Amino acid sequence: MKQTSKHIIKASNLSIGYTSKKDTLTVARDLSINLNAGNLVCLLGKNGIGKSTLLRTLTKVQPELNGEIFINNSKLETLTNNELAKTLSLVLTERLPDSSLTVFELVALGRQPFTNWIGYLTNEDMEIIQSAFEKTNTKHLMDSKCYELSDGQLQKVLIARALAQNTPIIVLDEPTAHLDLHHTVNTFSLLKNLASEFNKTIIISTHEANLALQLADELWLMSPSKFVSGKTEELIEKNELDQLFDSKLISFNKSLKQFTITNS
Ligand SMILES: Nc1ncnc2c1ncn2[C@@H]1O[C@H](COP(=O)(O)OP(=O)(O)OP(=O)(O)O)[C@@H](O)[C@H]1O
Repeated sequence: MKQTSKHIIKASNLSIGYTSKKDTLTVARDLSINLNAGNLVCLLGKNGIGKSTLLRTLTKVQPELNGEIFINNSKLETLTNNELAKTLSLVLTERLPDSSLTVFELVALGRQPFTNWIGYLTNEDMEIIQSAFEKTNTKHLMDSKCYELSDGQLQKVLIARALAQNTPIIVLDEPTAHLDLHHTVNTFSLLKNLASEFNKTIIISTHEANLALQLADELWLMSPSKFVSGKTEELIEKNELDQLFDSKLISFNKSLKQFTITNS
């Protein structure tokens, strides 16, 4: 099923959650998404609110409970695995199983949707892989074994693999979860640059709310009562950030455009 829309990701009346034989857990309902290409989106919300569930649903890792999702005007459920792998790449934070793959081999796996059945890499594949190493500044790690990498290095290498996959959409679930401040800012800047310079559509779930406020083009805010999305400035103007954490300890400071600790 095809739609004609300018939005690279579109969802309406979307409900997400989990079904078991016994019952259904609805994590969030009636979500509406209209995302333009080339934007860096940060998905914010407190622990357990449903960020991973939403990203897993948008990437077809799990089915939606209700509603429709369109990626590049095609209904998500009609896309084959190969079509999907050419459209979006997913970067998860879990450590790889103790893998003796080299970093080069891991990044080259990003070309899998495009290679033939023996996985032969063409000159074009090699150029795309080289460019992925250059953009992420990870060339020096090429010959290392994946198990030798620090969390920060692994995160960059996983972004390189997503770039080797060369998809218009990259989805990252908490990409900076284990990183220090320097590497967190570095990763956000890299993703921002990929969106603005290479027109990638990048969606990140994160707890780095203050960084997201500074760098994201668009925010998706999940709270128990609602889901809102929009340009960062517009959401600030509409006071949408006030309800995000429902906490007496932190509040949103509109003039600073940052969350601050509440004075007791
Ligand atoms: N496989 C699963 N089966 C059933 N319920 C699940 C499953 N995975 C997550 N949940 C539940 O869904 C809800 C949303 O979880 P989710 O992991 O999406 O939250 P999150 O916003 O990503 O949290 P965090 O910021 O802590 O990573 C939680 O109540 C969680 O317990």
